[in-house]
Amino acid sequence: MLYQTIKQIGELDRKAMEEAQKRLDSLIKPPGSLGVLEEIAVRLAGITGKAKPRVQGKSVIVMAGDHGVVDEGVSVAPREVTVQMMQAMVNGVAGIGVLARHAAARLVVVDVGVLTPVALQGVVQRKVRAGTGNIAAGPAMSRDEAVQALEVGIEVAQSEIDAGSNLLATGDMGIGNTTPSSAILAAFGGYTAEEATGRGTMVNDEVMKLKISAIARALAKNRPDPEDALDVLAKVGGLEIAGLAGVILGAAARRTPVLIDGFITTAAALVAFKLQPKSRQYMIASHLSGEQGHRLMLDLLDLRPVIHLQMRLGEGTGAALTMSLVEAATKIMREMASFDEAGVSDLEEDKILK
Ligand SMILES: Cc1cc2ncn([C@H]3O[C@H](COP(=O)(O)O)[C@@H](O)[C@H]3O)c2cc1C
Ligand SMILES: O=C(O)c1cccnc1
Repeated sequence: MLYQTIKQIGELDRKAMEEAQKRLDSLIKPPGSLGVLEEIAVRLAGITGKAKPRVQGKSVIVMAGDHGVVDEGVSVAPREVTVQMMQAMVNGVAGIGVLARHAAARLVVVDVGVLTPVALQGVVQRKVRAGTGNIAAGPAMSRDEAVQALEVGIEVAQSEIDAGSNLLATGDMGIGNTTPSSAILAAFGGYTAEEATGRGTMVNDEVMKLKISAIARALAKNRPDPEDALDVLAKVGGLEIAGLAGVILGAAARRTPVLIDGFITTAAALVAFKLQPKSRQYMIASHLSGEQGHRLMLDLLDLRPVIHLQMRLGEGTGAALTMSLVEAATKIMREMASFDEAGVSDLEEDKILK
């Protein structure tokens, strides 16, 4: 199913993009004056194949998993916070609970690999295994488990699309997950552990040293092959990161735009990109996280973040906030009038900067 999905991902629809650009240039405004909103509108046309797409339904998909590497003391939070935060999410009181509601988006919280066996009401149960192995000492998971977690993401994304959502946002929950995300960045980008590591939940200098050491050992011990995305994911990744890469591939295969959030979801985006380079075109980078290394990831993907709010929470919060901007871009296309339609005098072509 994974390979079939990867094969389904096609190129953007250039004709629809040209049509959208032409329409944008005819609207009552100086050329290009809506900036990044115009870029989003053109890309949405390419993704959907429609010059004037309409956002019909929005879903934020949060993938949750636990991490064996927390044993190395890499986070400020104890590991039980993962499941406690999932409860807060379904109760609507976590950051993403508030911002998904603000965006009028459905919030889907998926257990793809948390440690605790308890079933939380309102959480989608798709556990592949109860937490990863400690990457500083061995692989996070088997290749087969990585594929299973990717397929969970594909299925959840596509069931949201089948239920009427045509704009998806990615979110993560998993104490310790900035550590595997940094390891993924180091593996794909050829960075050292120091260059790829940030402070996550704001760890102090002492913990930062432990974190860098754990990442350096994870790379030395596992020797992930950057030419083999599944190898990197299985050896130094995480179950929620795999699930999120699946969400992105599942969206791309169904020609649906997918918003990338912060450091962890962008690590997943790197995996999706390495599995299928064409998937990149379906991603919208929502924001630039305060986490060191996020820009390096976005550079590897050649994606430009829409908003800069110095957020570094994860959970899909930046992606959820950007949903309304994507929706605004579609409204510009559908509701703004052209010079002709509004009876506004044409611009003087010979005076426009070319
Ligand atoms: C209360 C709380 C709520 C969160 N919501 C998201 N994260 C974020 O922080 C974690 C990653 O940081 P690290 O690698 O340093 O553990 C992830 O769970 C991420 O979603 C949270 C972290 C905490 C403590
Ligand atoms: O950028 C993020 O998503 C992030 C950064 C730090 C901790 N948790 C999430």
